[in-house]
Amino acid sequence: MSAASIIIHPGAVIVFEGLDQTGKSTQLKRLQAAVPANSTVFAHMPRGFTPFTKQLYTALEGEADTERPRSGLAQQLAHLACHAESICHLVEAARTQSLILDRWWWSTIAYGWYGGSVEQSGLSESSFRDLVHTIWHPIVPSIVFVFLEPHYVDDNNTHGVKAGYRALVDEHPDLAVIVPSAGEDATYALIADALLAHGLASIAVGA
Ligand SMILES: Cc1cn([C@H]2C[C@H](O)[C@@H](COP(=O)(O)O)O2)c(=O)[nH]c1=O
Repeated sequence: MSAASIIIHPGAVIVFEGLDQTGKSTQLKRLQAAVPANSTVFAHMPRGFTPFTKQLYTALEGEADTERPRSGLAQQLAHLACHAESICHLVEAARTQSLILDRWWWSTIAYGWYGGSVEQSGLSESSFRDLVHTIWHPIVPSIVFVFLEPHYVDDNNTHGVKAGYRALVDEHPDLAVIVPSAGEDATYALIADALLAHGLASIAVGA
């Protein structure tokens, strides 16, 4: 398929989720290059859209340990603050264009709950999930691509987080497409084929 060859249908909400260092960003860049400019909103959810959400991301990704929050609950609440701040923008994008999310609430549950740090704070799973659901319920995805095979070692990829993603996939078998370990081109072909097969995208005329 040549560059600028896919049209994502208006209203489609496509999510990329999974462990760190699994090739999500590479595939998102390829997809971005394949869709017409300004037809689809691409959102990296840890970063959001505004100076406030971008500052939150910078704070969470601080170079030194001392710059980052020590509390796992604080860390996830900061992520959720970014999500809450972004949700109107996401709803508008899904309503008027199409939307591709680089992470959404599965990251919060997988890293925060299944990673164990939120549970340590004493908050119950149901209260945490209620909060997450309250923020995210206006966004209904069409498909969630789940990347679970890291190419490099990353300390964030604990056993609990991976198990969490598997639990989320089991909870939502209708939405989740697990991306198998494969080369960059084969992975891109799998994603493009899944979008076409689910009726979420078409090949651009003349591509
Ligand atoms: C969106 C989100 C990301 N994360 C984690 C996943 C990654 O390890 C890290 C940064 O994400 P990134 O690799 O997409 O920049 O933040 C959470 O812990 N909770 C969340 O809600």
